[in-house]
Amino acid sequence: QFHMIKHEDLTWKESLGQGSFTHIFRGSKTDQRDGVTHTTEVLLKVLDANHKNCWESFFEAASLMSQISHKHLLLVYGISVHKSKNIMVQEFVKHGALDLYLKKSMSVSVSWKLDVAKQLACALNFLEEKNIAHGNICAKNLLLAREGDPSSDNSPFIKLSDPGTSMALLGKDVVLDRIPWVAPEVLDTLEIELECDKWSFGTTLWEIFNNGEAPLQGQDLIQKQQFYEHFSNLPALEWTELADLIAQCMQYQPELRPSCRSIIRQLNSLITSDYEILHATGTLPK
Ligand SMILES: Nc1cnc(-c2cc(N)nc3[nH]ccc23)cn1
Repeated sequence: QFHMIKHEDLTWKESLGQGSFTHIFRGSKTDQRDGVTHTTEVLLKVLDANHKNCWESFFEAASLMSQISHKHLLLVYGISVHKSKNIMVQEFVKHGALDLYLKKSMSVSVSWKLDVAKQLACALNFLEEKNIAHGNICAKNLLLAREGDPSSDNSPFIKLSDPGTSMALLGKDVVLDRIPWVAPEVLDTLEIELECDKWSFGTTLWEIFNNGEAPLQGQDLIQKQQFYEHFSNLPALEWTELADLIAQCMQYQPELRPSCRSIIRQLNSLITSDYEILHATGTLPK
């Protein structure tokens, strides 16, 4: 269920950092199509050699992304296995992770943020319709393909990255460190269901409207675990309708969380709300 890419068709460029058990590099791949050589910019995600036992989960995450295609899901070109290296070859998304982008550019508008939130909700709705749970929704896994700028009024465009190594194979501490993105019920079951993505969507909304600031920033694993044990909630945003949507998504009882359709409907009403118009135009509608 994978396109296998020959190692000699890959060119390695600079390191771009690391994820859970992975290192990522900028690179390019060449392929021959009807006798013409095409060179494509790619992101190379390498599984740590000392986590080889995760390779099937590593590729399972990639295969999830390559079995379905959607404009807001990251494109995975294939995999390359060379000596002891397991490599996932992904499309290169120009502006990188949304959390870093939001921290850098404090000037994005409310409508920009709502647009990004709606794109993520559409990607989740698509996955929900296929009964596929992602399991790692967060601003770090939202990649910005187009910045969109207020002047020429063109809008941002995001792509949801692959979920990475599955929760079941991550150490307990890695899972605890994902509080408050990981849904509370996952800590017991390590099973990812559709409702888990709704919880993480709420946390990601909170990140987007807090300019990429990580919730529970700097809290240690004990404090993070207690956050769930005390059924705590994230500090509410001042925009109450948005804070309500986040609270609906981040309900401790999974069955009470809203469907994607409801999330999209509520985002649409926020987009046309007075608060948005006030922020966009500086005046309230008559
Ligand atoms: N599939 C992906 C994933 N990450 C990027 C990316 C882009 C960028 N400008 N800086 C980065 N720094 C780290 C990663 C990254 C690109 N494509």
